[in-house]
Amino acid sequence: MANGFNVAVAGATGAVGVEMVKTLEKRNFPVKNLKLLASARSAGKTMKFKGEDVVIEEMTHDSFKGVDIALFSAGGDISREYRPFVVESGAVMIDNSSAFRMDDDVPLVVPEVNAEDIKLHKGVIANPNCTTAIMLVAVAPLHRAKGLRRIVAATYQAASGAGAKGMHELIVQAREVLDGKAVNPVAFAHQIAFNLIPHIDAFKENGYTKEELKMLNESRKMLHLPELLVSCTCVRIPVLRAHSEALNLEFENDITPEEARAIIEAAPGVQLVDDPADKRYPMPLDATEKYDVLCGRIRQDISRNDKRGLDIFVSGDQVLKGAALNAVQIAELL
Ligand SMILES: NC(=O)C1=CN([C@@H]2O[C@H](COP(=O)(O)OP(=O)(O)OC[C@H]3O[C@@H](n4cnc5c(N)ncnc54)[C@H](OP(=O)(O)O)[C@@H]3O)[C@@H](O)[C@H]2O)C=CC1
Ligand SMILES: N[C@@H](CC(=O)OP(=O)(O)O)C(=O)O
Repeated sequence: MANGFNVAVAGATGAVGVEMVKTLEKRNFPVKNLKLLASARSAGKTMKFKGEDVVIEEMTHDSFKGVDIALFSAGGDISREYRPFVVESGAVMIDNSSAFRMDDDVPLVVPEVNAEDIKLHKGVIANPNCTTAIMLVAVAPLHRAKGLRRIVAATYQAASGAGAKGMHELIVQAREVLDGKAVNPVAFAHQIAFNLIPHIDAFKENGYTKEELKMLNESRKMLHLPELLVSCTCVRIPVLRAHSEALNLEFENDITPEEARAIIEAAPGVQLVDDPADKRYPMPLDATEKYDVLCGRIRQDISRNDKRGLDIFVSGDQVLKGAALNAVQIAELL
């Protein structure tokens, strides 16, 4: 579009929405007009975009008239309610929630992994689960070179995965614990400060959580690998922002750590940080506010008698690459 796009951000005041607005600005996305939408609680407040105050509006079914691209980040129920109104208005909906990710008519996209799927959209494109997005930015180039068969993962997920309220709870609770006060967990099932919680999203009958099953199902869909094997344990840790993951990978073909490092170095969206002798490896503090996922601790899996197994460690800012940045990158490719 010659003069740029009319863009709406639904959930503009949230952990992801705020970063969407910043990312549109930082990447100089061609915005003709920006509409910031949130609940009635935020209506009338302002947010800065390119130095200007933009007034936040209460989102209604009529909010999308004249909008070209709607970046949605206000929760799955809201995405479900608004989808028909967005699509009817002619806007493309790029949705961060889990509402439509596994629908056959909705491409699920990380641009570095499966940008070609964007063109299949029928009005809605889904952004994957943040943990899955970070993993696949590093794993997809290895898969393209060597054929991925199986992933065994343990995650270390930041409080920001539970939104603005999750980050707030960690900060407040850390102070309460240090001051010897009683804590009152709300965003998390238990005290998160000075603790970790191996429970993210609801448990299913097989003992896995929904978060863990997203790693399986969403990876299969984006890599177009219906037989891919994935087992995962997702853990919430008292880090403010940026998720990390320990990944054990099995391939169809031999792969050495040297080959893997060369592949990662050449891949888009991922930065090799792998010099243990110099104490350089991915860490969430280093990944925070970075667009690239950090990948390191690359080593041959010594539990096998062949060279088809690797262990790697990744850290990525899940509010950015797992959500806001990914959505803006998709918009750039429309
Ligand atoms: N946090 C993360 O890392 C990731 C989040 N996501 C997904 O993104 C979505 C948002 O997450 P997050 O930013 O963390 O959540 P937050 O709780 O931080 O923000 C929620 C946003 O939704 C808005 N909202 C709530 N109710 C309404 C309503 N009735 N009408 C309009 N807007 C409303 C809020 O507005 P107000 O301030 O006015 O209440 C706020 O802007 C979720 O679906 C989440 O699963 C996906 C990947 C990663
Ligand atoms: N579940 C992620 C964040 C998230 O919102 O995921 P999803 O979009 O799949 O519900 C976390 O808590 O770290």
